[in-house]
Amino acid sequence: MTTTTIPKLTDIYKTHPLDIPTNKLNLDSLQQLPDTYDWIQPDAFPSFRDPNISLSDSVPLIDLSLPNAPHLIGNALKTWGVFQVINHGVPISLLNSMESFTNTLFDLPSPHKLKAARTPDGVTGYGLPRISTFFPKRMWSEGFTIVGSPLEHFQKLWPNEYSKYCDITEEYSREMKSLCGRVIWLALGELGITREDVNWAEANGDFKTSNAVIQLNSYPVCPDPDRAMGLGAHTDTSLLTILYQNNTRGLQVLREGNRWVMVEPVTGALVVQVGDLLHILTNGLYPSSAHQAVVNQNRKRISIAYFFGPSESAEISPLNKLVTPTQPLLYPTVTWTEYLRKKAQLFNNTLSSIRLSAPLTGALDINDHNQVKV
Ligand SMILES: C=C1C[C@]23C[C@H]1CC[C@H]2[C@@]12CCC[C@@](C)(C(=O)O1)[C@H]2[C@@H]3C(=O)O
Ligand SMILES: O=C(O)CCC(=O)C(=O)O
Ligand SMILES: [Fe+2]
Repeated sequence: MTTTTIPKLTDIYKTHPLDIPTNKLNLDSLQQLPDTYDWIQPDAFPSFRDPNISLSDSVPLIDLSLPNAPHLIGNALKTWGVFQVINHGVPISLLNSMESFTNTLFDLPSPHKLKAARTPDGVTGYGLPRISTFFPKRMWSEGFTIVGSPLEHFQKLWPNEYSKYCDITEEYSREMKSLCGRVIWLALGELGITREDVNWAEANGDFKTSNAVIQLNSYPVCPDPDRAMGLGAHTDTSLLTILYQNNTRGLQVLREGNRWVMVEPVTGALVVQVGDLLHILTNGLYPSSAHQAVVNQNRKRISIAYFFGPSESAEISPLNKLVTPTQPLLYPTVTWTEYLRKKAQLFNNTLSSIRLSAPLTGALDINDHNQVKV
């Protein structure tokens, strides 16, 4: 008998340890932009300080309490891969607590934050963005990643108050998971998909064994925001990402591969973003769109990303109903961990590297624009 062990999400970087020197992380003290932060935008993307940055286009804002919300979600995901949502049911007080907790964390003195530093082969903890290694220059941000329980790391940061912060994080995860479930079923419903079509989603479609990652991002004020980048262009690896941003602009999404559109902060709204796994699941119908975060001179910015994905054993492949003679099978079967490992090596080329056939002309496949020229 052979036993295969399914790799845990928490072990994804054991095979690709990543040592990013977190000890140089004290952006608050810099009066001038060091050359190491003078951003070079990859050729595959439009300039990050595009003077023509779209003013006419804006990311759809959807009121989840309206009867036509499902239809609007379907349209937004087909054309943008992203939308903002209000009346989502997540208590505003919880969003506020999470925001102030995130500020408390990043406001700690640098040496103190480093007590909870992410280890090179670990996922949870404080550090530079994981994607830093794919860019020649540094990004103007710091982050804190949470997979599973943050208890151990929070104890190091707040020996007396850790349980309060664990509770907030736990409640936030619960609310986000439930919102993800709701949005995913509405979005799939618009494509004619029912719960019975998705075998790994559990009997009643409640995603009981799903996984999630919380990423707290902090973008300190920057002396030269026109030359620096907060978080370089990427797509998320999740099924769905729900992002909370404070009242400071910064998030931009790539529209039709040729322009960046700012996701204007709306009080109480959440940004919903298609990840690569939903792109695969829908056979490319809902594209995962590239996005980046720029910084500014007067206000610090924080964002909180909740990456929702399936259990480690779930095998994700394009849904049968979405594979037709006119819509050939675009992707093979993958698990989240397999895909994450590939992404840790191929980054923005991962999706196109596993693609089985050329996308149909006219179909929006954002990853064509993500191709890093070699
Ligand atoms: C399960 C995840 C999801 C990860 C990787 C791993 C842990 C941290 C997540 C992020 C957070 C920052 C952006 C991103 C693009 C990154 O570099 O690390 C995300 C990424 C992904 O969506 O791939
Ligand atoms: O800060 C933002 O608005 C973007 C964050 C993001 O894209 C991420 O964490 O994956
Ligand atoms: Fe992202």
